[in-house]
Amino acid sequence: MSTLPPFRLAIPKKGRLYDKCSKVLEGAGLEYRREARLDVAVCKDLPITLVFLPASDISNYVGLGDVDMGITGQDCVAESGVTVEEEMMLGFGKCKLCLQAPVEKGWKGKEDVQGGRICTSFPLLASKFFSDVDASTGSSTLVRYVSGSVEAACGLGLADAVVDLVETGTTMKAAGLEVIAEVMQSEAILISNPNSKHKDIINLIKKRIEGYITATKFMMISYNVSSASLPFCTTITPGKTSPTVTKLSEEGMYAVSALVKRSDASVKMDELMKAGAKDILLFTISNSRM
Ligand SMILES: Nc1ncnc2c1ncn2[C@@H]1O[C@H](COP(=O)(O)OP(=O)(O)OP(=O)(O)O)[C@@H](O)[C@H]1O
Ligand SMILES: O=P(O)(O)OC[C@H]1O[C@H](OP(=O)(O)OP(=O)(O)O)[C@H](O)[C@@H]1O
Repeated sequence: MSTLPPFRLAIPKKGRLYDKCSKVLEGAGLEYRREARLDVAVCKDLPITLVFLPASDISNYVGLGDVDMGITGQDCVAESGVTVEEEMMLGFGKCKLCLQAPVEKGWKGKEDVQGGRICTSFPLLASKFFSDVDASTGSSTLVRYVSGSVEAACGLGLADAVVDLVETGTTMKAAGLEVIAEVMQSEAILISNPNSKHKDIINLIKKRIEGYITATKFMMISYNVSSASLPFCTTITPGKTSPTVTKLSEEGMYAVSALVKRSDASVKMDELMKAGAKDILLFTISNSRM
């Protein structure tokens, strides 16, 4: 009888996605103890081995089947060029991969850079991005790989332009660069190997992470309200299916609880107070199954 290999889940070992991924694991109830300097940890209650890898390598491991599931950026998935199952967008790690050039050049698009030298940590995507203008001119744009501090390449004379990530734009501006074209948008994504034998664990992790992500988007609001104000207040907080309304022992008074979007919660509280609700409380939800 053959036994299945252990289920492996990869998350970035450092960098921009690390903290958020740790929170996702905690929110999904995947408890583990990681020894100092070790990049492998075993989950406490589930048959899952966690592996901590560079974000840029995760897609390759998942695509080739050495790892069953992983969290990384869409940019890394696209750059790896492998086929993975895209399970779920995670809503964090949002940024744009952009062609950037020194402000003083005044370049307006990739045609202005064509035939020049590009530095990037995304050589495959950068080369693809230039393939149409290269083909139309018959000359090639030189794409060179650098592993980090990409924004320094123009100032150091190594490149005419760079293809690098932009979130707030702070790094780019500090280096005297500006966006001249967008290559792709990216955010963190949960991926799996299409041929993994562990479909049951993949679905379990997906459900748990989905529950956690949904929970972080919503909050529970509760308040007390008179029968006169109840109808209007429940239009402010209609909930997901409907609000829970409970009669209080005080005559003509009701307690209401309902789900609200985290982004709307403060406005809803203001509106409820104006509409006559009292004892308005807001609660964080730690996980959910909707
Ligand atoms: N400024 C940013 N804002 C949001 N997401 C980002 C940002 N920079 C990177 N990311 C996302 O995080 C992924 C990993 O990037 P990061 O620079 O953290 O990787 P790293 O090179 O492994 O870490 P480090 O920079 O610490 O060496 C990127 O591929 C992208 O999806
Ligand atoms: O638009 P911003 O908010 O400034 O973010 C963009 C920067 O963030 C990332 O680098 P990171 O700081 O992770 O370091 P790295 O250059 O070593 O990859 C990315 O490579 C950019 O340089």
